[in-house]
Amino acid sequence: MKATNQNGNDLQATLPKDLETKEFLEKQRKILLDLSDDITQIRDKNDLIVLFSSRIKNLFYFKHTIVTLIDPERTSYRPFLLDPMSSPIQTHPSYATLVDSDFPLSGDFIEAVLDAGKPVLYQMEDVMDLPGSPTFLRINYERGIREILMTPLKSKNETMGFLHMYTDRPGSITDEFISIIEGIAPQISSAVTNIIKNDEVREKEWMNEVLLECSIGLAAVRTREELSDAVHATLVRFNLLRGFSIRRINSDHETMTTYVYDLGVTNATEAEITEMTQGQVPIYDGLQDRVLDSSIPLQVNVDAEIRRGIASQYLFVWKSMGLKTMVGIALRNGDVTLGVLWLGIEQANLSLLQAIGSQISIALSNVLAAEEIVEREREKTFLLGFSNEVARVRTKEDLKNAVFKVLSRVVNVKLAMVNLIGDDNVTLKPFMYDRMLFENALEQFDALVAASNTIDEPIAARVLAAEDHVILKITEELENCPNNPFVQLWAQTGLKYIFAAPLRSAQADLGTLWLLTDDPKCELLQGICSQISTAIANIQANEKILAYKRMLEMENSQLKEQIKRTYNFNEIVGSGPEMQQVYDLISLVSESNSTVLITGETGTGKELIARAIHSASPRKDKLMIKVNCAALPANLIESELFGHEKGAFTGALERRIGKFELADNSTLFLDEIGEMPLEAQVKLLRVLQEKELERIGGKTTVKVNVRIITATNRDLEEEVKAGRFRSDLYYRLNVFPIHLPPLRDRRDDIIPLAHLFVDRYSKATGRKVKKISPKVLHELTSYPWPGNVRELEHLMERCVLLSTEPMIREVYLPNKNAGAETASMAMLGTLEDVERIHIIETIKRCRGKLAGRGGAAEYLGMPATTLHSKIKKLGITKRQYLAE
Ligand SMILES: Nc1ncnc2c1ncn2[C@@H]1O[C@H](COP(=O)(O)OP(=O)(O)OP(=O)(O)O)[C@@H](O)[C@H]1O
Repeated sequence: MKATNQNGNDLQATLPKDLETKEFLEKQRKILLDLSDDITQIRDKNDLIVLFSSRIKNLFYFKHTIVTLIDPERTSYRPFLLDPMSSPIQTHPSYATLVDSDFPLSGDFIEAVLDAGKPVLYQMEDVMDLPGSPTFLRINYERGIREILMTPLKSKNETMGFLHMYTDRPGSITDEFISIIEGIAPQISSAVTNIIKNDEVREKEWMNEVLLECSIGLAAVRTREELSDAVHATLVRFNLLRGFSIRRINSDHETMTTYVYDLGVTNATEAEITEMTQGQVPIYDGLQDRVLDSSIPLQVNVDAEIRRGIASQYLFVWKSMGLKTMVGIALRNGDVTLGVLWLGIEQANLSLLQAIGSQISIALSNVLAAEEIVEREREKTFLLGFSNEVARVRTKEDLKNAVFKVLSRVVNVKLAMVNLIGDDNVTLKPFMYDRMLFENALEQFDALVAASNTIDEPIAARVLAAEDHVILKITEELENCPNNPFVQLWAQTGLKYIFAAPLRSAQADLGTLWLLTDDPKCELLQGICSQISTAIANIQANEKILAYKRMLEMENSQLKEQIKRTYNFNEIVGSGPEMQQVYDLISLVSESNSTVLITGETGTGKELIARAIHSASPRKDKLMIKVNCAALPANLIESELFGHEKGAFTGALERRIGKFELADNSTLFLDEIGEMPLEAQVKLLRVLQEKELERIGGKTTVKVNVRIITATNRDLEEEVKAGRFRSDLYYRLNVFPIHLPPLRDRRDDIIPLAHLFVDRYSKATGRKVKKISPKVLHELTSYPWPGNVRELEHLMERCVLLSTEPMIREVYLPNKNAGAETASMAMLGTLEDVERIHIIETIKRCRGKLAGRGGAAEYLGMPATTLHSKIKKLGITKRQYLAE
């Protein structure tokens, strides 16, 4: 196509005839000067409109003017300035679309203008239907426009846009008109450039103003809700609200979670929204990490990202929501990356977005800091509550309850296990755990709990070596030690981290704590861990105190027994050759550590001799510990001797220290050894051989240094032959035998012993009985004494009690006069005597308690008042029943 002027001449070659005339040039110069003056005044679009609508219109006729600008990519041009007053196309139905359209910078119509580099006049009919012609030509034509003068506007030798001048009167755009327009085109160009620059400055000023306004709002936010509102308001102010979300980086530094969002009107399903706003999205998915790495906002095309292979679910949700382009802005506070702001916008003013991003970063950082303060406060209160609870803990059971309670209140933290270091300082024993956490691998879990672990197990050793705690990422541990059974167990819980910490008290390792979590809140967990350490240390101290207490109680009872019997071995009576031999043996063996076996009939004084040996030995400063093997049920004898661990058998509620341990560095007197069950004999033999023992249910051995003295009234050799006593044990016990002869074989001792006992019981009961009649002495020496010294002792006690005068004149020996009724009657004594003895005995058994529950009156079946009057009537004194 060839552009022509109104006369149909070639534009390049055409010059008006009178153009060369002087007045014409003069006139033109004047017009140009006037217009140039006006143009230099132009500051904004309105000025330019006024220039066209009044100044130029006064000179020449035209209908309306438009200025279009070429886009930076130089592919299209779009309306920049419209003439609202006189434009006839304003009422056209396509006007709205037209003014917001981009017209391609190609096609004959526009290319001819570009090529000409100066005004080109077109007849509408010639150009409007040409291929590639812009739609505004036809629309103008439909509103009566017949000619268009297109003038290129240039800046730095490049066409920046076009001045369109339309007329509905053919021929009204004269050569003079064209010449003037050509003359003022450079000034109009610079006016347009100024306007653009001015607009830009104004836009920037406005932007800064709004940003400042928004920043005031954003700086004030302290809560998540306030942040959401402020971001919302900011985006509305800049007309950028098409849906946004702020994702916050989680403490695992691998995922992000939506913190605040507004999806606007969306067709996404409920499930999609929940997935996107509640779930965790990966940081390193090839998209979000790009945003975080970028120093400027990143505009992404959703489809293109999917095509690139980014498989993150949220991209598909965006797509299904109809979002085509998204802008991701990294939110940072200094060097700390906080998260990403995603905006669903098509066009991006990057510097504006960057400025908004910075403001939102500050706001987010403030909110997170405020949240952190609140969280710290909450944790403090929480820990305070826990520490109050821990202060009340006395037993391990209490602690278990407290720990489970506290952990149930910490979101997303599960107790895997608490292990305690055993007495051997090597084993790590499971103390408490949440078994149901491992419900998918219970068998494996139970096996691990049953097997004893040690402090050298690699992961446990790492934890014990740590200053405060270690956080292990389970997937990494699984890669590093795929065969570690603990790691395998943790992995099946689905939780991401194990927080493991040594439990310590005053630098001493007590055990290890293992917590499973997705979000290791170190400070809180460390706080809980310290509290548990304190509680465990308290419990252990408490247990030790209890054990000492029990030991002291036992020692106390032994001591009482010893005190009760002290006078016995000070006053061993017996001067005949039989007892002399015994004394010789005692002095021979006392100094040594040899095991002694004392034999003799019942009541011959075996225990008395055992105590005499102990008292003469280097161990005399410690208590001799006595165990009566006949007095204990077979099933308890082992525990009595060797002790047991807590839970070793039903009823073993506490750890108990056995008599062997109690007799460490002292003497253990095993009375009635012949009654010991065979099973216990085996254990006893082992302890005697190895000088160390194992508590029942215990896994460690305890070294003991104990001297053994045993006694029996049985013939052990016979017992061995009958298979009731182990021969190997017998030989071990029978190292140094001492035999005590029966009283009937040392009759010379009977009278001194009788006097000793009368004297002792008179003193004890406050009676004045001092002597024994010759008749009684005679009877005593002629009696066979099957119960030996003990029988004599008891008989003399009764005589003292029954005697009403200082001399014992009567003695009631069993079977002395068997069959003789009078004697047996005499032996029983008067009814009063019997009553007195019965009452005294009963009160003794009730440990002196007369009235009330378990008091003597209750057992005697009489009111306490009756008992009191009887005591008075029978002359019973306190000393009689409180003597022992
Ligand atoms: N030689 C003695 N001199 C003083 N008292 C003695 C003498 N022998 C025994 N006794 C006293 O006789 C009582 C019984 O003695 P002991 O309990 O020692 O006998 P035992 O042989 O151990 O008896 P059992 O076999 O029944 O255990 C004790 O009160 C003890 O003090």
